Order: sequence, then structure tokens, then C-alpha cells
Amino acid sequence: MSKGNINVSVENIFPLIKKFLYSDHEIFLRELISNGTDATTKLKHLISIGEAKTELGDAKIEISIDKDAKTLTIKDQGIGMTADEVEKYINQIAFSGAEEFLDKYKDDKNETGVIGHFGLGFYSAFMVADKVEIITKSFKDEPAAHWTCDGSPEYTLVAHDKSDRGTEIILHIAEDSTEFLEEGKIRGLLTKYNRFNQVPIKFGTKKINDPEHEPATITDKDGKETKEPHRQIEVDDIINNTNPAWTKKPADLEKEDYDNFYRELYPMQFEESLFHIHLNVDYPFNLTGILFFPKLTQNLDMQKDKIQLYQNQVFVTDNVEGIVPDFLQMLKGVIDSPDIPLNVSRSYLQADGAVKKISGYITKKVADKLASLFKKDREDFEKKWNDIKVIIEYGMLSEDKFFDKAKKFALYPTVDDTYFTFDELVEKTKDTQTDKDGNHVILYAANKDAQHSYIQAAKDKGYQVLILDSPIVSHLMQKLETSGDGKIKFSRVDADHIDNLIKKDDNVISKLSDEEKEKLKPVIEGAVNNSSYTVQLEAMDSNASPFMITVPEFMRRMKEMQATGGGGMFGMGNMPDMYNLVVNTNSPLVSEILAADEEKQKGLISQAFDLAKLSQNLLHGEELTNFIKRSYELIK
Ligand SMILES: Nc1ncnc2c1ncn2[C@@H]1O[C@H](COP(=O)(O)OP(=O)(O)OP(=O)(O)O)[C@@H](O)[C@H]1O
Repeated sequence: MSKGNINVSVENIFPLIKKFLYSDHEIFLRELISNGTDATTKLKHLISIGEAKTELGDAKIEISIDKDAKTLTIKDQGIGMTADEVEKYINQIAFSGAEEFLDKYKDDKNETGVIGHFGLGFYSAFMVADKVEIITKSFKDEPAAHWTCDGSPEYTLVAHDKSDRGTEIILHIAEDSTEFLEEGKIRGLLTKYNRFNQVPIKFGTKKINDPEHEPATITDKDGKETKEPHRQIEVDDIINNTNPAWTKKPADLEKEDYDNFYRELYPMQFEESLFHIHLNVDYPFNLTGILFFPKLTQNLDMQKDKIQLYQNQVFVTDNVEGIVPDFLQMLKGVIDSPDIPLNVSRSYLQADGAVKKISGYITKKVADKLASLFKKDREDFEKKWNDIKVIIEYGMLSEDKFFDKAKKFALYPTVDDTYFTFDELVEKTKDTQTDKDGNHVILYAANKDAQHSYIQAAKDKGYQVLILDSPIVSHLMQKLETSGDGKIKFSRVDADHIDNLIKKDDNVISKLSDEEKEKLKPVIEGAVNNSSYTVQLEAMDSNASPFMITVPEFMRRMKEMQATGGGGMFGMGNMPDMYNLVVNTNSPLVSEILAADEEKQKGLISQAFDLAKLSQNLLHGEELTNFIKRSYELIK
């Protein structure tokens, strides 16, 4: 028997471990399973190179709870340790590892700044146990060893009669941690952290139908046939899939395999993904994974399904901020990399060279995949556009490299469902939609129904009208306007009268004299009596609407940009909505207004103003009721 002190210089390490990251106590299980996994893969390696003369068998890691003894045991069939190795690895290396780890983080008040907490290792057991035993037998022909430590710096190390190879870690669960003696709790942790562990993990047994047994058909006295019950057998309950899809070669997987993996990863998700991207790189860093483009959904559960970060098939976190570019965080799937430093704060992580490269690599892979999907089957890509546009538009705004690539496949659908790339759109509209000053005006609508009359007016002129309705599109337009030669201007169809949106040389003569206009303007202003509207007299086509409400492009876009965060002009977000009331001085109705007496003028203006409001979906409540009443009066 040997007794010893682990290290007197840090006598208080055990209380410290216990206190350490209170909310993260549960990671002890992941740490101990990782040790068991390492021990098993090391042995496998030694066997493969002929250093270990033993059979691996179906080596697994077994987790068991003994509620009476208040113990939780993690047992592996790996490499094991001799007494000397326990002395070296547990008393010295593991301890100094834990000590170093704590030293680094005990002052770290910002607990969320640490992602994963790999590195505390074996001693994390003391976060939940007041006594820990190790019973271990090395694959080498040496007696087993039994190490016990009750949380003080003192330990004992004696021989043991364990005869099978491997290590058992017995945790005597502390009074304040008895939740870890509950089967449900442990099963939850195993599925959270270890469901793709490299070595099978057994947690109890389960009953299944015996595959060897073919139930016989029984015929009763009435001649009715029934099958006898399937014979049940008890088998190990293996909680993990040791071979998840992302660890395989893309060439070995069919679409169905990816679909199945998506469902395995998010069992509560019933929609299929739109497409996947298999990541696989080994230089200059190691990274594998599969990312899925999800179907857009309002389902909140779905939004909880995030990209999961693994390190060698062990779950670390589903907070991948800093590793995956922001715009791709709406994707789902898995990233597995041994090269991501896990014990560092997020700000450090973002500055880390390897992590930056990873983020760049992922962006490039996603752009390449989208480009190839676009090239291979444009029709299908167009169908998916609505579901993926927000992610792509966000990417184009936030990453210049992505913007350059996405320019080739980002789509601009028209109200008639034609999908143009930006270059195609420019080519298609440059002759018809360039104004007299050389500005190339791209027209768009945000809502086909609400802006119907404006869309129609533009289409009557032979113009193309895009439908751009995603929340960040105003930012993207701003970027597209400034990134080219400065000649492209986006304008919503209701930003002005169509002849003003794309001003051509042909000046329309006004039927009204300047004097008449001066007379008319205050009459209309008086009848409208609303400070949100600026009355603007315009000589337009006599067939165009007499009154029309427009929302100046600049104002509206600045407001939208403020509302969706960033950009725009400070303070604009809180400004009230402002409109122009464009009055067509060439319309016969306007001449009629001018000629009418005061009473009739008022009636005509209110009616025309309400009609203009109606076509902008601005007539509501009492105003709408009054309008309807007045309209009935008119047709009586
Ligand atoms: N189940 C086990 N079987 C065999 N050796 C083990 C086992 N558990 C721990 N060890 C030995 O003890 C050492 C220290 O373990 P510990 O978990 O503290 O650190 P680590 O696994 O080396 O690194 P990490 O900090 O990433 O956990 C291991 O390197 C290994 O040599």
C-alpha cells in the first residue's frame, strides 16, 4: 500500500474544483468518457502496430448507477494503467493539468466566455463526488491497482484483484449532487454530449425482438390465424452512433443518408432540409462536418436547432459564434474540429488565426456549393430562392468575399416570376430604364397586392418590376448602388409617379397655367388638411390617376434600414411617415375641381384623396367607413 499527498502547495484545489463553474458540473461525465474513449483508441492503435498482444473485442464504455451505494461508475476496456502509471498520470500529470486549468480560469468571472471546458480532465470528477476510486488493470501483464482519494490532498494506492483489462472510475456522489444518480439525468447528459462518441457507450440494457426468432402463426378453434408474440431478448442499451454521417466520405453517402442524419440530429424536426454542404478539410486545419440549409419556418422549436460544435465526436457547444460567420448561423448541422481552441474566451477565439481561417473556409464552401447548385439546376435553385434569400442577402452584406461570389447566383425575381441575376437584370433593363441623366433605375415592389396600381403603371410602360421583400433588402440595395459605377439606382414603384421615377426627355405640357396652379394648390392643401402629406402638382399623362400618394425612396429606405439595425441615418427610424400627394394637373378631374364651387371642390378632393389612399392601403377605420358611406351617397 502506498499513501501520499497529491500536492501540498494547492491544498485547496478540491473545494476549488467543486466551486468551479457551478453551472457546468455536468461536464465531469463527458471528461471521464473522453478519457475512456482515449484509453480505448490508444489500445486499438497499439494492437494495430503490434505493441499490444491482446484482442480489442467489442470494447465499450459502460456507465452504471448504484443508487444504494450512491455511486456512478464509468468503466472502459481500454489500455488501463499500472500502479506506476497511476502514480504518474493521475497523481502528477492529471493533477498538474487540473491545477493549471483552474489557475487559468478561477479568476475568470465571465463564465460564458469559456466555451467547452476541456482540459480539467480527470479531476473534474470532484465537482460531483466526495470520494473517487480508480480500479485499473493495464493491458501489460501487471497487477491491477486501486487508487482512492476522498477529496483531501491525500490518496491511497493499493493492489487489486481486478482481472479484466481496463479502468473503472467509481464516483461516490456527494450529497449535493445526487441528481447524478438519476437515470434520466445521466441519459440526458449522454445524449447531449456523447451521442456520436467514437466508442460505444452502454447504459443499462433494453428489450428488443429476438432477430433469431420467427413468431409462429397460431390457428384457433374457429380457424382464425394470429401470430404468437415476438420473443424478447435483453441486449446492451448502446446510446451512441459511433459512425455519424459527417465522419464518412461524401462519395460514400447518398442524399437519403444526409436526410437521415438531419433527422438523427434534430429528431423533432419533420421538414427536410433544402440541401447540405459536406465540409472536409485537413490542411491547414482539421475540420469535418455537414451543414444544412433549412426550410424557413416560423416554428420556434426549429430555431432552437442550432449548429453543433464537436471535438472528435464529443459535443462541445451549440454556440458557434465566432467560428461560423454570423450569416450562416441560421444553418443547421455539425462542425467537428480538433483544432478549435476550446478553453479560451470568445474574444480570443475571434482573434485566433486558425478560427479565422475556419470561418473563411466555411464561407467559401457555402458560396461554392450555392454556385454549383445554381449552375447545375437553375430551375430548382429558383424554387428554393425564397427560403435561402435571407441568408444569402445577409451574407452579401456582411462578407465582401461572399458578396463577390454571390453576385453571380443571387437572384432578383420580378413580379411576374422571372428570376434574373444582377447582371442579367442590368442587361435586360439598361435600354428601357435609363433616364435622361444616365441613371439606370431598377424598379421594385415590396408587396404585389398593396402596390398593385403602381406596379401596373410601371408595367404599362414596359418596365420590369422586381419583388424584393426580405427585411434587409434595403441595405443590400444600398450596397449594390454603391458598389457599381454609381449609375444604378433602386426605386420602389410607389416612390413617385412613374414618369418621375424614370424621367425621359419628353416633357409633358401642363394644361394648367402657373396662375391656375397657384390657385389650386392651397385649395387642395386646405381640403387634405394633414401635415404628413406634401401636395405636389405635376403635369402627367391625362390618363394617369388624378391623385396619387407616393413615399419618397430616400426617406423610406433610411427608415427601413434603421428598423433592421445599422445603416440609415441616425434618428430617422423615429420620424413619422411622410407622403407626397401627387396631383396630376392634366387630369380632367383636376380641371373640374378648379372650376367647381367651394362645396363641390371639397367633396371631389376628399373623394379623390381617399381613393389615392385606398390604392396605397392607407385608408382605415373611421376614414374608411366615411368613405364607403360617401361613395354610396354618390351612386344613389
Ligand atoms: N480511463 C483511463 N484509462 C487509462 N488512462 C487514463 C484514464 N483516465 C485517465 N488516464 C490517464 O490519466 C491522464 C490524465 O487524465 P486527464 O483526464 O486529467 O487529462 P488528459 O486526458 O490527458 O487531458 P484532458 O485535459 O484533455 O482531459 C491521461 O492522459 C491518461 O494517461
